[in-house]
Amino acid sequence: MTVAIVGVTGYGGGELARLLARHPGVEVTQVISDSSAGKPLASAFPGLAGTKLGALICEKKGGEITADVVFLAQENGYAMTVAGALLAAGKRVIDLSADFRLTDTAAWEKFYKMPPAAPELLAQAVYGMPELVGKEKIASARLIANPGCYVTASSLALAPLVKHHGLSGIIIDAKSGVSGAGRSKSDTIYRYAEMNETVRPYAVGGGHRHTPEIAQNIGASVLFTPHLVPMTRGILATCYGSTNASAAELTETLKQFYADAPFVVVREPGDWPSTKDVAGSNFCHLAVASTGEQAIVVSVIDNLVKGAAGQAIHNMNIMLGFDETAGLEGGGLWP
Ligand SMILES: NC(=O)C1=CN([C@@H]2O[C@H](COP(=O)(O)OP(=O)(O)OC[C@H]3O[C@@H](n4cnc5c(N)ncnc54)[C@H](OP(=O)(O)O)[C@@H]3O)[C@@H](O)[C@H]2O)C=CC1
Ligand SMILES: CC(=O)N[C@@H](CCC(=O)OP(=O)(O)O)C(=O)O
Repeated sequence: MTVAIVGVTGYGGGELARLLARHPGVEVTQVISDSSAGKPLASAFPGLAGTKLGALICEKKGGEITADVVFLAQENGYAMTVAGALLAAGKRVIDLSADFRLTDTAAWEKFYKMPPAAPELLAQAVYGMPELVGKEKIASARLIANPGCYVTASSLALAPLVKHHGLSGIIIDAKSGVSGAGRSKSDTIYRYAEMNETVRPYAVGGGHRHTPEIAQNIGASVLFTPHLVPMTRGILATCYGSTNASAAELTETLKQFYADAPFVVVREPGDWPSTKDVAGSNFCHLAVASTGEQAIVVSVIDNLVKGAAGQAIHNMNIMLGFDETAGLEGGGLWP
């Protein structure tokens, strides 16, 4: 099986390249990038210098895509313009952007401020969170809407507790490393001098575009506040909600819910996860506390792996009938 990565020089595209280089069942044959067209991939990612993939020459967008599977790693609004032709040409398409994630087009227009994807594409898209959606649905998909990074951390923490304990009044306080903003951002807040040694909330008051996506996944409304923290990778979401279930009961619910999920680790109350525990890996770690009235769930992921490229490869593995963990085995970086 051959793979193309479109928009390969962004952080999401680069992480796809890094992980797919060691995948046993697929070969990356096309790396597509406007900003690096004609140059070897290693010119955008020095860490790939000396590798076969690093020597692959980037192609300009708009040419023929010969690969069987196409990962789209572009800004929102791009995938909806090219996915139809790729699907018509028989490709499997996995989109890292938000274009096909929301089923509610009014919510899309409100939060993304652009017209939604065509209805026939939205109808075909399968939301690619295997733990919540089920592997059967993903296995038969041709177009995958890969979830958002904050959304992945929050939904994995909350969906089982809403379903089995009626968790309500949910508040999510989440922190993200700066790679979550992407490589192309030029705003001054992402400069070292303005980002280092400070923590910044943003989209306070429920305005972040991941709010409706989390609500869609867990079946409950949420108040979500993201924060930018001075680290490269990682998301930590501390999620609060009302229930009188004990920490032991909530932990057991999570363990049962994720019994067959190879990338979710449920830790014991008190064994609090940190972002370093999952850096570079496709794992999500969860742990719960309870006051008897409120549950507190802490969830950590690497935004570029479980929050983007790793989850996309997990979806590809299920679509193509590979072992779910192919190319994603092993832990992350430590320290
Ligand atoms: N970053 C994250 O943690 C996550 C990202 N996503 C989604 O994945 C998609 C891609 O995101 P991400 O990779 O972070 O975005 P980036 O901003 O890193 O890259 C977006 C595009 O910009 C181009 N680009 C690369 N470097 C630069 C540069 N220095 N200046 C200007 N343009 C550049 C690339 O296109 P080209 O190669 O053609 O030049 C690339 O595809 C988005 O839809 C995003 O929402 C989803 C979950 C998490
Ligand atoms: C730290 C940071 O800025 N994070 C990004 C979210 C990550 C992302 O790219 O999510 P989508 O794929 O849904 O766009 C943000 O808050 O806009």
